[in-house]
Amino acid sequence: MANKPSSKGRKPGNSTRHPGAVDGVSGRVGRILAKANNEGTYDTALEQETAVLVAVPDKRQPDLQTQEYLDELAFLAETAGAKVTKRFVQRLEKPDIRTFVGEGKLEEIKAYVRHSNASMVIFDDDLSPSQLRNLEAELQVKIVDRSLLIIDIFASRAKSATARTQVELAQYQYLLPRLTGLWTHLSRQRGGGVSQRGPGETEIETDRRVVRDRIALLKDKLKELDKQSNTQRKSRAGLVRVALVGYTNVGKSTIMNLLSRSDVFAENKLFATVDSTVRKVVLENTPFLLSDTVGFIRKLPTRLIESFKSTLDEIREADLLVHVVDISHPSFEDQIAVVNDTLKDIEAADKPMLLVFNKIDRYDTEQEQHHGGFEGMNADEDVEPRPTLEQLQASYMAKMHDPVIFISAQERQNIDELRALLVRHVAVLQEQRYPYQTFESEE
Ligand SMILES: Nc1nc2c(ncn2[C@@H]2O[C@H](COP(=O)(O)OP(=O)(O)OP(=O)(O)O)[C@@H](O)[C@H]2O)c(=O)[nH]1
Ligand SMILES: [Mg+2]
Repeated sequence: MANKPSSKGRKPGNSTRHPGAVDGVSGRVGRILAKANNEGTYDTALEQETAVLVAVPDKRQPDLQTQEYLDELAFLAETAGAKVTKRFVQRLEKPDIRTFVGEGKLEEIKAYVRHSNASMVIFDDDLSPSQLRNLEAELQVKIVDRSLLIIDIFASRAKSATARTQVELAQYQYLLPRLTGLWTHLSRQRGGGVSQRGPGETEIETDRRVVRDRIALLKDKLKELDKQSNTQRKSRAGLVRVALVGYTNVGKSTIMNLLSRSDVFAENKLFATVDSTVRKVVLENTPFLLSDTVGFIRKLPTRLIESFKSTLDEIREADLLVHVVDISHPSFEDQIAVVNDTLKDIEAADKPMLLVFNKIDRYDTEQEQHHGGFEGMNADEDVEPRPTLEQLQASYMAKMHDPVIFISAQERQNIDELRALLVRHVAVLQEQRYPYQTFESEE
């Protein structure tokens, strides 16, 4: 992987304080969301811990795809600060209703966890509250599902008041249906034995009420913040708005920095950007607003999408989308589909779009290496040879409805063409939207 050691003053493992923790409940929130510390806040989760990954693909999913999905999960775990030591895969028609994996596989995982002292088990799907509870009882380590892992990364990245409030909302929404499991966990810790119902429905009800109140409060706060940013947006009226969208880690922030000469945090980790940034850019006397937005990912938790409404408004309100694709990624076509589906979900799919295939410098020369397979993987599975970049360009140019361009943001290849393409499209939109405006005074 091309690595950009760009820390920009950001220390790894900065501890994230829980914004506005609710006394009493917050400690318990902390337990399921991350490591609680003594102050009733909690540290960025999963730091320097070792993790075991578990995936339950259906029987039709090719091994190679399973491996790519696990690579992504491992990348997420590493981004959160955990070291992955083992991967377990079990093919099932559908996950076990009680423990997600079958009995035999669970025993295998249990043996490994004991033997290796792994500190958590990460599942590539979301677990139901009862699966979470059962797995925790069986494996006796922290159980993390995909949503929690992503929310956790967001929590460590969010900087602005809006992003932090959005993350907190997502955390509480994740927690609400899982309070029962949490309580059972606590009762076991107190030596009360594992009872199916936990320490008492009244206590759970009280906690649920506190969490619900907190959710309502956070929603109000977001509305208030939204009003403020609406006022801000009005002051930027009259300019065409362009949003960079795409899968996580494809190079959106790098392109933002190139085009706006700004200094947005970009690095080879998932979800480097959680806050959206808007910059006024002037290219060839054509001014427009460019925003860098949070990346999308496969199985992005719906709750997170809902909580991130204000951030996603930046995309919804754009006049033009610049969809950035990492062409060097083995699953880039899947990623395009995930982004298009997510755009549909947030009702932003029918906007004019430019497709920017980025990282052409890494295509061909540096094929994605798989970091680790899993037991039972079919190593001989046929892999189609990848087309050359020229073939790929020709076929995409022909088949896409939207204008397409191939660049390397890192190596500055085709950036002038990208600028020219943008200017052309922005000028047309400017004419449509604000026909009477001139920008002679723009530098
Ligand atoms: N080889 C290569 N690497 C690139 C290129 N463009 C960006 N990168 C690297 O890809 C990684 C991700 O870049 P970002 O700009 O942070 O990506 P992003 O889409 O903003 O990612 P998120 O904010 O996490 O969604 C960084 O390590 C960049 O240096 C490119 O053209 N070629
Ligand atoms: Mg970014």
